[in-house]
Amino acid sequence: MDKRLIVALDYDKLDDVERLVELLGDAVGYYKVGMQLFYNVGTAAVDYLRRQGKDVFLDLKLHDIPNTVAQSAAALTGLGVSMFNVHAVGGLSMMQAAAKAVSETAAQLNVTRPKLIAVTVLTSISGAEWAALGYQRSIRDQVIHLAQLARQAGLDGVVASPQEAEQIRKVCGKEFIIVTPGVRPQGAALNDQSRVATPAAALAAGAHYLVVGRPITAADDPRTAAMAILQEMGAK
Ligand SMILES: O=c1ccn([C@@H]2O[C@H](COP(=O)(O)O)[C@@H](O)[C@H]2O)c(=O)[nH]1
Repeated sequence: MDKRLIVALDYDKLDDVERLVELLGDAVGYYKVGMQLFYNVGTAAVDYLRRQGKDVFLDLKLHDIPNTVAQSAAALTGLGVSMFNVHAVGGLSMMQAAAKAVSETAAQLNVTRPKLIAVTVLTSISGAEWAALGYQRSIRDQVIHLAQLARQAGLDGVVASPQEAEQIRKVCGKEFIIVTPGVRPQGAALNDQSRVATPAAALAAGAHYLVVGRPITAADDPRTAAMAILQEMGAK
C-alpha cells in the first residue's frame, strides 16, 4: 500500500467518508481529516479511519498563543493520528511549545509520537493575494524562512506548495517532511488552489506526501481518479 498519497476527506458526514474509504480500499492507506470534517463529526472520523487501519493526518492548523496551542496539541496527541499541524506564523515559541507538548504527552501515554508539521504559506495564496497581504519577502522566501523556523523549533516538517518543495529540501535536508497540497493532475480544475503542480512534478521536487482532495472526491469515478494519480506517482 503506497502511503505517499494522502486523500483529503473534505466532507460534512461520516457516511460520505465511509463510502469513499470503502471504494478506494487497499489502494489508499493515508487520509487527511481537516476542519470541515472534524468540526462536523468530531473525533468519529479519526476513530473510524484508525479502525480501518488507515493513517490519519489531522489538518487543524493550530494557531494561537503558545500555551493554548501546547494544551491543544497535547489533547490531539492522544487521538492516535500519525501527523498533525500548526501554523508556522504562530511563531518559534508557539511551535517549540507544541513540539514539547507532543513529545511529553506521547511519552506519558506510551503512544507513538505523531509527527508535528507546520503550515508555511497556504497553497491558495497567489502572487496578487500575497502582494495585498503586505509582506516584504517573496512567497518563496517566506516559505523557506518559515520552514527553517519550524526545523529550528524541532518540528518534523512542513506543509508547502510543490513549487517550493525543491528549495525546502535543499535548505532543510532530506529527513525533513514535506507535505504538498496544491496537487493537480494535468488538465484538472484548480478550484481555489494557486501554487500547484502535477503529482509527478511534486514528487520530483522532493515532496514526501501529496495531499489530494477534489481531483479524487469530486471525480465521477473517484477510484479511477485515485488509481491514475497513484500510477503517475509510480506507486507499486
Ligand atoms: O496550504 C494548504 C494547506 C492545506 N490544504 C488542504 O489540502 C486539501 C487540498 O484539497 P484539494 O481539494 O485537493 O484542493 C484541503 O483539504 C485543504 O484544506 C491546502 O489545500 N493548502
